Amino acid sequence: MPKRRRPSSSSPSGPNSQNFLAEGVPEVHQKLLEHVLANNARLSKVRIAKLPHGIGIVAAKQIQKNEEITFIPKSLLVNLHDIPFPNSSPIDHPTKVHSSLAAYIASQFHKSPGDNSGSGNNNEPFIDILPSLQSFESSMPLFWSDQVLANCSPWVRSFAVKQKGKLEDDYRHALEMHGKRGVEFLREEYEWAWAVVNTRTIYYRPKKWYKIPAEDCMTLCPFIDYYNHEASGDESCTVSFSTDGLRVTTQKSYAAGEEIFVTYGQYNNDHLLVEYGFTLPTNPSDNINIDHWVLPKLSPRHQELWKQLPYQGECFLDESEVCYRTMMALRLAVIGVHDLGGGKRYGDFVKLVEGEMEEDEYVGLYERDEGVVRDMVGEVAEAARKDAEEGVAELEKMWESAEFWDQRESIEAAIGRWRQCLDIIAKYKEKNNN
Ligand SMILES: C[S@@+](CC[C@H](N)C(=O)[O-])C[C@H]1O[C@@H](n2cnc3c(N)ncnc32)[C@H](O)[C@@H]1O
Repeated sequence: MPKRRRPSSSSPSGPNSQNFLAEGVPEVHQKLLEHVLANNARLSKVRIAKLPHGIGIVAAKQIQKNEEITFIPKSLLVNLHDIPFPNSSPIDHPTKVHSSLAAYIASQFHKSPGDNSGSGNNNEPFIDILPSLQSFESSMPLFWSDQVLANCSPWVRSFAVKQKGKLEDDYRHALEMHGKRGVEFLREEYEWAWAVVNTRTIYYRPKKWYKIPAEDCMTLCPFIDYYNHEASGDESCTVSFSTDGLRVTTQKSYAAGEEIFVTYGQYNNDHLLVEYGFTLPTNPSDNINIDHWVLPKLSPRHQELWKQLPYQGECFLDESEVCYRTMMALRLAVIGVHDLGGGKRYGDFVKLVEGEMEEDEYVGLYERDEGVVRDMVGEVAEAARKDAEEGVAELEKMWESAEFWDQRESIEAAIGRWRQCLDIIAKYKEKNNN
């Protein structure tokens, strides 16, 4: 059964929502504040603020380490257990949580679309504070045109294409599961809601969800979804859940006015761009996926063997080095086709893979091949650099062209990401003299 929520009106004796709003924040956020405060949320020493990168949370006064600064009770969470929606329980449909949650948000919006200005009277006040579809369209590669994506990095392009496919599947599922049962939403509303779920859900696994796969354990959480991301997980606030709700706790002290962050995970900027529609100017976890330039160095036979090795996953280059997986792929690539599958040369490689030979010993034995591997790493970095330069040049031409004026924001974001990649490659090359 859906939880009963108290109507959103501020109580004269309760906390004053104005205290939790910094100057210049649009009024629509006050309604959300009133709603959460009227429903037993605890907010301590925090304010919603308008920041250069959107809405976020700042310290209203000095805050100490290990303080609870936000608690949102379970009754305010928006997830498939608690919404008044037919056939939506993740227990019944464990793999389609994203799809059904998006259908719910879209249907709520559909009841009273408005313009996200707070004029809507749908029954989820948090819907009115959500970013517009237009802001998702310019920031999330999933919505970028094929021409822009064609000039993005191969990883961004392929991940965005995968997301388009998932959105399509989820939309079909939502129509089948909910649309046919009278739940109403338009395609455009569904796309917006899908992006909302993608960028704002939080991991949530209460006891009764024990059968649900971890990747499907998600909830929307009014107010906590105002917190922006920072990379340094050790210092950013923790978000924890219990049977009674979700809470945010500090891990360091804050001065008044300072922005308070949580961390969405240790992601590189490609991942942040595709999943959340932004990149960090400084990101210690940043690197470039270089599969596109590494894997063609392996012949079809090498690739067959590569797939059997315990190095599945992706190859990366950061400011200092390429990952061990890249080294192993290229070490395999330099073994002649005739030596593959048996004999001492391949046997030693397998020993290295299985940890029966130290890397130093292997490098000593196959010094000449290691030289070739190093050259190949240099070629990979150079090929990535050239593609990045070409991508930037093409995108800059598009930016100038009247044909793409309505896509300038996405073009700028794509150029920005390529420039970060060029910076990483330049630093890598300088450190490694290649
Ligand atoms: C959970 S919401 C955070 C609140 C959001 N800023 C807002 O205006 O409602 C996640 C979204 O905030 C933005 N965001 C989060 N962290 C950011 C950061 N460090 N820099 C820029 N944008 C960020 C991205 O658009 C992301 O998809």
